[in-house]
Amino acid sequence: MSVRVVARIRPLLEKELDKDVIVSADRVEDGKPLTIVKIPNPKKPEEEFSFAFNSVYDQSTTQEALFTAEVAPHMKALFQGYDVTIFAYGVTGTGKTHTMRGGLKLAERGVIPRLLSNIIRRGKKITKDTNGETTVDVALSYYEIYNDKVYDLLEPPEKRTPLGLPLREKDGKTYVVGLTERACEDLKDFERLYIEANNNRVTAATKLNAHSSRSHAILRVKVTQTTAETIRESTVSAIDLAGSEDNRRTDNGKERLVESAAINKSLFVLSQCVDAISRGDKRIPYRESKMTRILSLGQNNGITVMILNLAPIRSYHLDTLSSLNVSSRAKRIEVREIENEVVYKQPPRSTSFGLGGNNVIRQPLRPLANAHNLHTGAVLAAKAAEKADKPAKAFAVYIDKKPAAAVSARPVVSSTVNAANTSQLRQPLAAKRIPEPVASDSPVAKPSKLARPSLIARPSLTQQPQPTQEPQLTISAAQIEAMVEKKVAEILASRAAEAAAAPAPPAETASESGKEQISEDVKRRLEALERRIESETREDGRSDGLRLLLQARQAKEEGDDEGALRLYESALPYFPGQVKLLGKIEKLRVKLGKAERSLSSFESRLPSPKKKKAIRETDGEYDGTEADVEDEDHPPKIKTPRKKKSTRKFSSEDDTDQGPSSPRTRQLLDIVNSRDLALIKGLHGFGAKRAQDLVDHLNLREPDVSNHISSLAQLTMLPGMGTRTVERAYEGLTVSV
Ligand SMILES: Nc1ncnc2c1ncn2[C@@H]1O[C@H](COP(=O)(O)OP(=O)(O)OP(=O)(O)O)[C@@H](O)[C@H]1O
Repeated sequence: MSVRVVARIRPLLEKELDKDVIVSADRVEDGKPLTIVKIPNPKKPEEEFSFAFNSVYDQSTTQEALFTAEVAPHMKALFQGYDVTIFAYGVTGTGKTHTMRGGLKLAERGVIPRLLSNIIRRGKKITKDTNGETTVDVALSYYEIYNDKVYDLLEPPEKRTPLGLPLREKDGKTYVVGLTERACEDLKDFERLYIEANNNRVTAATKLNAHSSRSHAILRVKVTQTTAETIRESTVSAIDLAGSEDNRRTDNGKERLVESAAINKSLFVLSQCVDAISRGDKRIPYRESKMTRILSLGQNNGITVMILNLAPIRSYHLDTLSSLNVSSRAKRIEVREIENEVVYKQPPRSTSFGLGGNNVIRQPLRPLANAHNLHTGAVLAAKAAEKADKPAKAFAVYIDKKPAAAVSARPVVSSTVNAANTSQLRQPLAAKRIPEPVASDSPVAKPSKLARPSLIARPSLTQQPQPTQEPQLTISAAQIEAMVEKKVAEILASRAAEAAAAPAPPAETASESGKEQISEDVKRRLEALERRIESETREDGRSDGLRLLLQARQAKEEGDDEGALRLYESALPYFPGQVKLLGKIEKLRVKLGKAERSLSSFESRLPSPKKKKAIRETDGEYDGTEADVEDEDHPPKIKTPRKKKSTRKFSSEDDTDQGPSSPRTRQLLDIVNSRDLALIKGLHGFGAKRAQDLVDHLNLREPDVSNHISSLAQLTMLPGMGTRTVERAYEGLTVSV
């Protein structure tokens, strides 16, 4: 299905004036529902941009109307086993929290309390209608992502560890490891938990909005339907994203700057994911922030509703245009829904593809989850054709000044492209839904036409009347296996055909090809890494090892060296001979006075001078993250000529491994590591392009602490940097120190 993207324009607040209203909702023609958002061109106010959405809700829309139109229709699918994600996106102060959480009064309650109420009511009805044969359990998890770290909101803040909770991928889904789950039997339970959790949420006043929430908050509701023979699980996630904001306008202090950088970065990655998916890119950079990993836009297989919140007034003009632009592109995202399979309490017999050894039977999610990636060739071709007709535009919009026919042309073109992509590229797959036309006829979300529910035998039930509407067939495990194999073969064949049919890349200029080369290398590296992590999370032993490493690192952060040593040693059998790990154990033993061998004897055991050098060069943290997994087999390459060129210049004061760095060095590195374009652009000698290139490069690295730039020497080695540039930026900071 396509991600359903709707826009909601909030009403004016107390101090806002009618004369400042610049955003309005419109329809393609009289009698049609609102599907267009209009906003003037900031450079030519007489001209208006129009953005098309699946639906648009104007200032008068009530909380109930929004819920009934956009969320309630997906509740049936949730109970059929589909995962549902609803998230609010928009600038600070545009009404995301109001939409998701709402007020205390009944009429002001937002999507989340209404959702819970609906689920609990529906669950009770199912139990009643089946005379108690089906029980429905509802459990809540609630967590936030603050400064790119995940914290459990159902636990008191003092229980937080500095690194937060780790994420894992399993069966094509991202999980937060160690998240608390609380049973929720009725609305009272929910309200108690929700209020308690919201008190834990990190909020801080900023000049822009005194109640601005500085973290992304994710409520996950797990619905488990249990019969005598089966268990079916599905989840709905309701996400209130933190708002993006302009640091110059908010007069942010240092702490706020770090928060803003983390928020802006994750929202930037989100927009990059949206772009990559709508372009049909093979690589979606969703791993580059925790928020996008959790959101798994384009990776998850359920139903996604994106609510774009908009403020109607002029002071938000550019921010509004920017979020309109991202969201209207998100509409092109195509994902195939896959419902979560029922789990047999007693399987007919074991199958070779059962995962986890606990009788779980799931569809092979991975290939299907990436079904949208099959678009690449045709999407690019369609885009190229589109480009040939039109000059490039800053915004994917159409302008109202054009005659009526032209006004409606753009959305039609856009939906035709989608439909063409779908039909051309998805033929090998099972029946899919052609995306709705951009200007939908109905303001109400049609419950998407779901991929055919899979029909799985419930042996002891086959002779009984089925409680659900779907027919049930009897299929043996061998038949299921054969079907799965056939489907995978079809997908692989279609991918191969797609690759063969892909048009040859256009000729490049020398500099473009250099840049392409870099990004290709990075892409290859990331893809290899992703593959490894996926396979590793499947290897139970190995992921246990990684978990131990992570715990060890947390213990170390908390100053528990004894515990850290014990955990590192426990991890050693999973990574025998791992040089970096041995190094850590050795260092801790020395520190704790337990060393049988000194560090030098450890160094003498290093397999090669190259690895020896690698240990000194890395920041020494083997924390089980992707970077470390990669490092294990591929120790960092030492680029001798570059190193020589740069370290000499800055080695006296900035090498964090060898001694403390100067305040000026720290200031420069903080700015670089913030990945904040505005801050980096402000560095002496950094033009807009150099700053953008640097941010792009940094964003291609994992947002992990170990990937921070820790020295000026390291900074000089980044593409496009060089000693002279770093020197100028460094010197330019003199006055501010
Ligand atoms: N539809 C609405 N009806 C009435 N008031 C609204 C509506 N939407 C937003 N508001 C009001 O606007 C203000 C800002 O809204 P809100 O706090 O939800 O913004 P936000 O986007 O969540 O901001 P942040 O990103 O800082 O969390 C609040 O006072 C809220 O009550």
